[in-house]
Amino acid sequence: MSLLAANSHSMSEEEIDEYSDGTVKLRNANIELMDQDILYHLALGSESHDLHEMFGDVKFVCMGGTPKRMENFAHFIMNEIGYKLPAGTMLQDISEFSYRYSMYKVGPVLCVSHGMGAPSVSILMHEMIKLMYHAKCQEPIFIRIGTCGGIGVEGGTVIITEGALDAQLRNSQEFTILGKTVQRPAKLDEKLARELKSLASHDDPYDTIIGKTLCTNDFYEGQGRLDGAFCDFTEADKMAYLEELRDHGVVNIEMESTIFAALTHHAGIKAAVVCVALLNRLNGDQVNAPKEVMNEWQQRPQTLVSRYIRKVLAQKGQLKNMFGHQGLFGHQGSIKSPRRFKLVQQESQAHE
Ligand SMILES: O=P(O)(O)O[C@@H]1C[C@H](O)[C@@H](CO)O1
Ligand SMILES: O=c1cc[nH]c(=O)[nH]1
Repeated sequence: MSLLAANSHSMSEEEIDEYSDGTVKLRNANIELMDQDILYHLALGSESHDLHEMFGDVKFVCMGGTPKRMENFAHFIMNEIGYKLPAGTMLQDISEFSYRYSMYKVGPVLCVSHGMGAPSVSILMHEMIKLMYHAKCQEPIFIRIGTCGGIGVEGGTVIITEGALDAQLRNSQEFTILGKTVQRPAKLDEKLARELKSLASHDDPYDTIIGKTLCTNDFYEGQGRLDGAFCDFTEADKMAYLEELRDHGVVNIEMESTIFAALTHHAGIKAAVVCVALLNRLNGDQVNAPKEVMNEWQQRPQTLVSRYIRKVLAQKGQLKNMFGHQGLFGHQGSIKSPRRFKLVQQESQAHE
């Protein structure tokens, strides 16, 4: 039993640091005592799959709202790091049969969709953090690649979050646990944010900035939009609110940064949020840029994150070692239990 599991209480941040050997520690002694841990929303399990063999080499966990964005990112990063799939194989959605999230693995990079808003991200984060633990991943870095509304910044601007604020401008995420309210700090890694910023190029035909991000639980009323199904405030109220946000240093609004920051920080995992603005909210509420333009904009955070991943892999001398490889499995890869394997075969046949 690990030091952590031997403790009946939840570990403090200091204790986690003290025992840290680079692997992800769980602040939950129950998991170690369970026969198996089913990561239900990922369609994976600690007994049905060899999670260490499948995911032990993961160094970067990149997340974004939609399955398509993360599939695109998987193909993009594969090319960027020169990763070659085994002959005759193609990228597979590892979590396809959860029908919840999509997950693609490209060597040391996991690309996962998280859906919209805190509840969806929270469920995924619990299971991703446990996945890192079961797989014994060494110092994984989590990066959210998202979209947002800019405040005083034009559509297409890339924004790196330096502080994630909830709708009451607190740098924390509120949880309700056993009916009680708990606040956890929504801390991102400042050094990582600065490093990402340093990778913006003067040749990029767009700005990359760092600033505070407001995280809301809604896209419409919650973000002060006038174009929802309901609106009980005036345009002047809205503009005054956005100006107040700007005075606080807020440069963008999205819906996941505080939960993402709070749960990664609670797990002792370094994390960053990089979003592209789809519009300047000071000019309007509707997201109306042409599809091709928005697709190109959404590539921009991916390009920045790819520069970072390439840089880290190059520093480790691993950029050219991606060929041949271990570590890419479809949903059926490395399944340990024959029963689960049969189930997956049946599911696959049913969907052919
Ligand atoms: O990563 P995505 O593009 O999902 O981030 C933002 C915040 C909400 O999830 C969504 C609202 O359109 O976009
Ligand atoms: O305005 C926006 C655009 C994208 N995502 C958001 O949450 N808000």
